[in-house]
Amino acid sequence: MQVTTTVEETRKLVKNWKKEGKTIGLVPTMGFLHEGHASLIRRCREENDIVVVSDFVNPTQFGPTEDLEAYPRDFKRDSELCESLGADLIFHPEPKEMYHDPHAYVSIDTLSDTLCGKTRPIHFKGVCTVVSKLFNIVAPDRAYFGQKDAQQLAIIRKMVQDLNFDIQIVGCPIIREEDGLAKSSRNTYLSAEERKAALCLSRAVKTGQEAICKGIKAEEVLSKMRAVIEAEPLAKIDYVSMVDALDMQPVESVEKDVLVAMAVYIGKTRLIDNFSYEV
Ligand SMILES: Nc1ncnc2c1ncn2[C@@H]1O[C@H](COP(=O)(O)OP(=O)(O)OP(=O)(O)O)[C@@H](O)[C@H]1O
Ligand SMILES: CC(C)(CO)[C@@H](O)C(=O)[O-]
Ligand code: BAL
Repeated sequence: MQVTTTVEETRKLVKNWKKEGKTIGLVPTMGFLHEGHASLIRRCREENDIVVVSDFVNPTQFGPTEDLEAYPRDFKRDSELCESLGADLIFHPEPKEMYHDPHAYVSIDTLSDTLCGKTRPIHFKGVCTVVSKLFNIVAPDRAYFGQKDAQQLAIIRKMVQDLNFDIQIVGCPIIREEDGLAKSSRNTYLSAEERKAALCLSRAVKTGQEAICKGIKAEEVLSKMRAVIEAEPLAKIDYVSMVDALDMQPVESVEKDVLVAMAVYIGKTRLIDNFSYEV
């Protein structure tokens, strides 16, 4: 497995792989890898000749009061895991390799305004910008994203369609701990007591899945889910919402495919979870 830190050396490798007619799969990550990331890398390994993992804590997707500095990092452990999963390359640039001032940005309207975009107004502009850059640097045939970040996945699909990237976007299911908590790098922030409290997210998902059916009012499903979270003293709801699966706009009843998504503060840690319902 190779490690690159610059755009130039990454492009050189990509050029050679393309010359040899190899297909390239890309797994974008912010590092501190866990089983959720591993599931994306395994799928990428199965479907491509070359597997590239990017490991970059992208500063432009963090708001000024968010956890950019505190975000967990362990590149040695990440590279060992990637190697054991058969990755060919980790692209691990420094922020100064990726950004200079002033810089061009990519943003997607409407889909970025709801759910996480309400609380994190610059977040998806940063995500779209860095993912576009990674797509241009690595030129993958396929790129792999987790359903855990369901709004991100919908936005990337829209970006690829609207900006004519010739890349197949592969969505991968949410990987959970045995007790139901969705795996996330941010779980590491939780104290033992908070870790128990965090189970209210997956409990709310289960409650929502049991309540939802075609034609039901969104509020009936969402109020049951909110009650589960509100019963947990350490939890504070950021949002629990039902949106159209494609445009991420709120719906009042279940008539088309929907995404039911939530963000909840457990102490100071903001966690997300969701489920999709297909009509
Ligand atoms: N539990 C999971 N199941 C499936 N995919 C996941 C899971 N956790 C993360 N991913 C996916 O891995 C990719 C990289 O995510 P990222 O590096 O931000 O990890 P994360 O654990 O989601 O971190 P964070 O704590 O910031 O949410 C994204 O496409 C994300 O959706
Ligand atoms: C897609 C991504 C790697 C862009 O920084 C990030 O948002 C993430 O880890 O989900
Ligand atoms: N997985 C999304 C990365 C973030 O929260 O910034």
